[in-house]
Amino acid sequence: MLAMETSPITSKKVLTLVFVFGDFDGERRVLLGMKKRGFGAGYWNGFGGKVEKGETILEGAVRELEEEAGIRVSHLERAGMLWFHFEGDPTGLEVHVYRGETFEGVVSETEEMRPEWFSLDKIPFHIMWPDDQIWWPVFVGNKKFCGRFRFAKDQKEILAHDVGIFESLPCEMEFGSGEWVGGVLVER
Ligand SMILES: COc1nc(N)nc2c1ncn2[C@H]1C[C@H](O)[C@@H](COP(=O)(O)OP(=O)(O)OP(=O)(O)O)O1
Repeated sequence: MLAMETSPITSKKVLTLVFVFGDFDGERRVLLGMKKRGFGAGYWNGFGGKVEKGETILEGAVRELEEEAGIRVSHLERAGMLWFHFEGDPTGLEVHVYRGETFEGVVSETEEMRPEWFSLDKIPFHIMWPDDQIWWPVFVGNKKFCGRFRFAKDQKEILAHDVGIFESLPCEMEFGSGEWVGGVLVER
């Protein structure tokens, strides 16, 4: 059993994270954004944020992508779920990860993000959240995944983590539990 919880989690925030992929003369690329302010500033990441009252998680994902990158997707595929816990912070993060392919509009820099297309063999993991390189290979392999990460207070060191491949989402899981509940765990 993985010791995922050493300081208690009493609430959670639900967030979205969207990665848009595209083909450029046969080269597969992904759109990342340099976060310019707030949580995760200075990191490249997908686009997303908090789900607002009255909207579904998918609606939140579509809205955040438009707000942060100026583009509108007609279809987003559910790709994974990530749980994050920072030592000493009672609020855990439940992040719903989506992938998109076709979009309308022009990719544009916004107040929050500076978007840029990256070739899949040049992902800047050294300037991304440290968890990304752990779940990314499963994600780009088109497998559905769930992962839990317990970070130190410095928000840099990963103290424990657990990533599984699932046949379906959502994978119901509690932050502190050692066992996955729901979904069908294929690999761990
Ligand atoms: C801790 O590890 C994380 N890794 C990755 N890859 N992404 C993460 C991690 N923790 C959070 N995120 C994602 C989830 C969201 O997409 C953003 C955070 O969103 P934010 O807090 O900026 O939400 P907004 O609603 O946009 O915030 P404002 O209040 O600034 O509008 O990072």
